[in-house]
Amino acid sequence: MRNILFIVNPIAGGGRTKEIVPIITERMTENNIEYKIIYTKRPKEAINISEENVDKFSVIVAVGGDGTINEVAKGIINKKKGILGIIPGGTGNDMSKSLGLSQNPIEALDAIIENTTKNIDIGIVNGTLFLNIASIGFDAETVKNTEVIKKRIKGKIAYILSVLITLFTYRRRDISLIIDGKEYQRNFLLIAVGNGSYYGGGMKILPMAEIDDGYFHVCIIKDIKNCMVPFLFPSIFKGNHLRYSKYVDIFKANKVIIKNESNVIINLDGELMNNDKKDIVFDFMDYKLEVITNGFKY
Ligand SMILES: Nc1ncnc2c1ncn2[C@@H]1O[C@H](COP(=O)(O)OP(=O)(O)OP(=O)(O)O)[C@@H](O)[C@H]1O
Repeated sequence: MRNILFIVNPIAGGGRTKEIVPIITERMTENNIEYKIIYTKRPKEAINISEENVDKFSVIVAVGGDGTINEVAKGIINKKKGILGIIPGGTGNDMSKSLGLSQNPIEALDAIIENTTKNIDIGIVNGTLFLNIASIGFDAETVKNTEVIKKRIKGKIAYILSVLITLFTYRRRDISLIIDGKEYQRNFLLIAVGNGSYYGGGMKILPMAEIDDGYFHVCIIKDIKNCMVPFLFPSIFKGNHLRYSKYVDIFKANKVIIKNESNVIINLDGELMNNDKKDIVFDFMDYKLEVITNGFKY
């Protein structure tokens, strides 16, 4: 019989996940589905909870944002077994947008009850897995600055301040990339490599990406002065930036190497990782992750 485990991050989305729990209880009872709810008590705990329960439940649902989804997915991927469900309850929810899931918790629950699944690609960057988008440059620096500012100032203002500081301090540099064996030189502002389309709280940086097509999609923002960034960025929210070909390059590839970028911060699905290797190598895992989708493009 089908049974479902809901792993709820109580602090995701500023606590809005707690409001989703009564909806889960009601819908599961109505549909006569066996279920259990576990709240996470600390960061990273969802990895173990998920790993320990893949044998006991048909579906493990992450109730939270991108951080919670990644942790639950890691548990499933570690065991190479199980199905991931998602009820978006975070702040940015980029992964669920990339999957085309409804942002409405009731509709997301309906999709879980219907149980239509997709096998999605799992990216690996220098040995660490990611599901959605990995990036370096201006955006990773902005995330880093936001984390520092957030210790003193809360809310959206921290993010706005961080963008402004990054605009004044960020220095573009030349870079060498190998994309499916062919070498390119670019003076770049940012490079995003991913399976999904959305990052940074709803920016459609890789509009052509398909989460299950077996390819990385790559966007390089290049040769642009920092003062022009505020004019280009609004177009990224709609995915219209591709029309500015003077500043934007797009590639589709199986393997990407960014050369000589040690000690660089990588933004991996919204979490920062410091690269201690010489190059940054993007690859795929052989295993694919089975995820519940609702077939409805966000
Ligand atoms: N009980 C807890 N107390 C503190 N932190 C927790 C707890 N449970 C989980 N976490 C951590 O909370 C972090 C943020 O969670 P998550 O990313 O899901 O929400 P969000 O930041 O609101 O959403 P998004 O990433 O989509 O913007 C995760 O890194 C997770 O490890």
